[in-house]
Amino acid sequence: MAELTFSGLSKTFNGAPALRGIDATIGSGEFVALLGPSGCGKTTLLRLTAGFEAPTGGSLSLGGRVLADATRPRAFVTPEERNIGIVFQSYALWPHMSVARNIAYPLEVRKVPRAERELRVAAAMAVTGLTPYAHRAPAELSGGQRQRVALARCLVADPQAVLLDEPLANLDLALRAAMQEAFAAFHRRTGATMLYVTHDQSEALALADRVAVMKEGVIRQFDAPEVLYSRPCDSFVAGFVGDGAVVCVSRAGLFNADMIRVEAMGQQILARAAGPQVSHLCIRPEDVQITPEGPISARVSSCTYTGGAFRLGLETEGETLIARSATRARPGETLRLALRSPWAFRDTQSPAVLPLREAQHA
Ligand SMILES: Nc1ncnc2c1ncn2[C@@H]1O[C@H](COP(=O)(O)OP(=O)(O)OP(=O)(O)O)[C@@H](O)[C@H]1O
Repeated sequence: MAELTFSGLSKTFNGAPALRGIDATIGSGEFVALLGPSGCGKTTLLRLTAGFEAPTGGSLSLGGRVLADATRPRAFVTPEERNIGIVFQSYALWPHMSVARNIAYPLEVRKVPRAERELRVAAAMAVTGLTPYAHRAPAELSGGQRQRVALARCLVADPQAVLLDEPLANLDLALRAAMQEAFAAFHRRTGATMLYVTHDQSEALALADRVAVMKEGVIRQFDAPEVLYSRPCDSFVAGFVGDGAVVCVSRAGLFNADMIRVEAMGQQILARAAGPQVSHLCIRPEDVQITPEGPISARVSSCTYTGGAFRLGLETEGETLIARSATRARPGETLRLALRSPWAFRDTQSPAVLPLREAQHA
């Protein structure tokens, strides 16, 4: 397995930029998800890595070997020479071949001797739980089993990195959950460097060591799932990843080493922050406490049962907050709220707000 590096990687289609200078390193054996809205450039980054496209700017390398460099077109390494495995959404299996034969196919093409081929196919089937289905045709398998054949076929070639392009998009919800576990187990057992494209955030957060959140051809934040959730760097990431609300801050000042005091929604609120230069708050459901002593008044606009708790939509001071409640609330009912350490950040598009002077001496 090997480290995958993007340096200033750009791609333009007919003058329209799809990727704008991607700089990122995916560690050897790391599982990284590319997450973002439709058209943000996820598939383009995967296709450049696979070698189906050439970059218009920058370079990419795998295990220290340059695979493409826009300034040196002759350095371009073709897809067959890259030693990268790819798993597509549409499994791309040979319908007339058995499971075992489909998995063996990349080794047949490479003229690997039969005895070694059989050993490697048996190992790949064992890792993906396909041993009992070795002699079936793809048409006799479920969607999840077919996707595991595609995974085993990619694994058998012993690639340095594995690219997965929305591999679960065609499966129903229950099967997706089971396959997520299969992918996680596959990753634990093989230690493969994996780049996984999805626009399903729960899938990205559940599976990946780190998630690159993309928008308009740029990586906006590249962090562990729990960091993306609890410390988003801008309004886009705060709104795109996880549930909750993003609200404007009018003033801010230091409180102590870890906390700042901000003015938002007509209240002074203690918030977590990287520093006093902030412009917005990200308020997650667990930051909202429903308590009779709370300083904020809110009207219930919606109440949905989500299994184990109710998800409440709450209108306050022109903002919509999301809260979780153990008990049902009636739409139209008024509740009192307190906010517990929401995250404050400075949005890339916004100037930092004015200082809250008295807070600095609190
Ligand atoms: N071959 C192409 N020719 C012209 N434009 C392209 C081509 N491939 C991609 N694009 C454009 O590049 C941008 C990024 O597309 P890309 O497919 O990488 O997005 P994506 O994030 O994978 O989206 P989705 O989630 O919908 O698959 C889009 O504006 C798209 O229209």
